[in-house]
Amino acid sequence: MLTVQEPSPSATASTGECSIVTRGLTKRFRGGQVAVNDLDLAVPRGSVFGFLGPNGSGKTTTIRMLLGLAAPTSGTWELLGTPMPGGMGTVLPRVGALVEGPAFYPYLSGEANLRRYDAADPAADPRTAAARIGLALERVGLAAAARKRYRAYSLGMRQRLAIAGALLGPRELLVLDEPTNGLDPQGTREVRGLVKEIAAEGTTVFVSSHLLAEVEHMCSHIAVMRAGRLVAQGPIAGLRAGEAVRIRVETPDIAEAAAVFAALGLAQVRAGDGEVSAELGTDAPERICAVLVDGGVAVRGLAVQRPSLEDVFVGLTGEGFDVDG
Ligand SMILES: Nc1ncnc2c1ncn2[C@@H]1O[C@H](COP(=O)(O)OP(=O)(O)OP(=O)(O)O)[C@@H](O)[C@H]1O
Repeated sequence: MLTVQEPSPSATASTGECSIVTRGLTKRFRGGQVAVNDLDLAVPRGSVFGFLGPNGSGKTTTIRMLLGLAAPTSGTWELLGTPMPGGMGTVLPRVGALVEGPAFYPYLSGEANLRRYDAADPAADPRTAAARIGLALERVGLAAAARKRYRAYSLGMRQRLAIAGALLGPRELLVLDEPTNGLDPQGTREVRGLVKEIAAEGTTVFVSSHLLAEVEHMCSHIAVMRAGRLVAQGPIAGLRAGEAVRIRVETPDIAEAAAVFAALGLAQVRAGDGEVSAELGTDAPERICAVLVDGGVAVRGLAVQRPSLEDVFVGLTGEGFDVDG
């Protein structure tokens, strides 16, 4: 398992500065299947933490254990610095969660749906319900559409309402299980933007996804699961740092370009169909371009590529990120 240290002082974060910590968390189902295997997570306070893995890799099972919805077979965990499950009663009111989204009534407005949802929470004071609901709707950008019927909501609005349900009350930690699953691109953008806003207000967000690209755009940190085991965890920037930036030239003169790259001492030269790429190293791209042109290489295009999370994942596991598990 690859663990990346934070580059900043916050990196040396002790577990007391984490919103979620698990140690050896394991879930073996009755049939013998180990869905989560010896999981050590450390989710820094204030992070947007992407919990990534293909379908069936153990994300939902982990989230259900964290929230006390499923009992671990072994291991321990803490939420907001408090050992669980003993601290559930005091900690869970400070944690918002969206797991297998709430069922809303199509013929009721968003606001009326939230009222029903809020009323089902025995810990919620009915006298302050209106203020709580108003604030939650405002936070997810649905104040103007509060009186609209749920069935008239777009997919993105529906999911934002579900998140509003998780935000009824001040939350220090928000846990979202695949919040963009089944959304159209517009809805996905809305939810992504909302997650960033919630995080900017200081709430730690733990969000699971099977989509690498999505997490890349939303999260400061990630953990990658594969078949119940953690294969990597750390700040995204730190994970990326392990992968080299590459320079890629589009040209019909493949052999010549590859020879120039080799002569410049660039590592990992790869010649493909109409293009040659290599690790950029410390050379300036403009200098490499000048040497290519001087060497008679017809440069049709030149690009410097930062490694994507997909590259990092391939580098870590030696295989692609298969969303179908
Ligand atoms: N109640 C259960 N009994 C037996 N096996 C289960 C149960 N719940 C989940 N599993 C199995 O545990 C493994 C992990 O499932 P889990 O739902 O946690 O994965 P996931 O990463 O959340 O995937 P998805 O994105 O598809 O929900 C899967 O192989 C699943 O079939």
